[in-house]
Amino acid sequence: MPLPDITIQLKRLPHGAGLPLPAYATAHAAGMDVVAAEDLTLAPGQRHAVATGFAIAIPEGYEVQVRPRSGLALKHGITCPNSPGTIDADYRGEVKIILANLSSEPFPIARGERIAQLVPAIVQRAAFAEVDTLDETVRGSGGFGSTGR
Ligand SMILES: O=c1ccn([C@H]2C[C@H](O)[C@@H](COP(=O)(O)OP(=O)(O)OP(=O)(O)O)O2)c(=O)[nH]1
Ligand SMILES: [Mg+2]
Repeated sequence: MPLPDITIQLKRLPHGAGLPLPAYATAHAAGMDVVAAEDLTLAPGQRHAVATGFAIAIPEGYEVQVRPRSGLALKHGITCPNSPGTIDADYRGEVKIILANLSSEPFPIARGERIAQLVPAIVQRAAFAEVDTLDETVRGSGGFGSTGR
């Protein structure tokens, strides 16, 4: 059974007037598609923090992850270089979508176009307990391909 929806307060900013709110495109979509609040063209290799026109207050104990859209990534090389982006529960600034153009063609983005998706997630916080020795394991310090390709 799915967990019940959490409620995320959303404040529309002046330049977000008239834009659709982030929304699920299908019945069981994991991500809410979010649209650009500005027109721009991303040159090859360029990065830009794209305005969304809103700020949010996420309930304590949750975050919102910003993930790329696979169609934009596959067809146009448009991705989020910080993926998954992290929106903290205590952030009150404008949500921005960091996009990078990995292709060799300029990519125009129109205000209102869906550019990424937002996925709310439960946050597990932790504290470190500093110790002198760690327990031994079969893996030990092997990593970074130690088990082969
Ligand atoms: O794709 C993103 C990633 C982050 N943020 C905002 C919300 C987040 O809460 C804040 C800080 O993000 P992060 O912790 O990833 O960046 P930082 O470089 O560590 O900045 P800070 O020192 O402000 O935490 O920036 C966005 O709007 N979009
Ligand atoms: Mg940070």
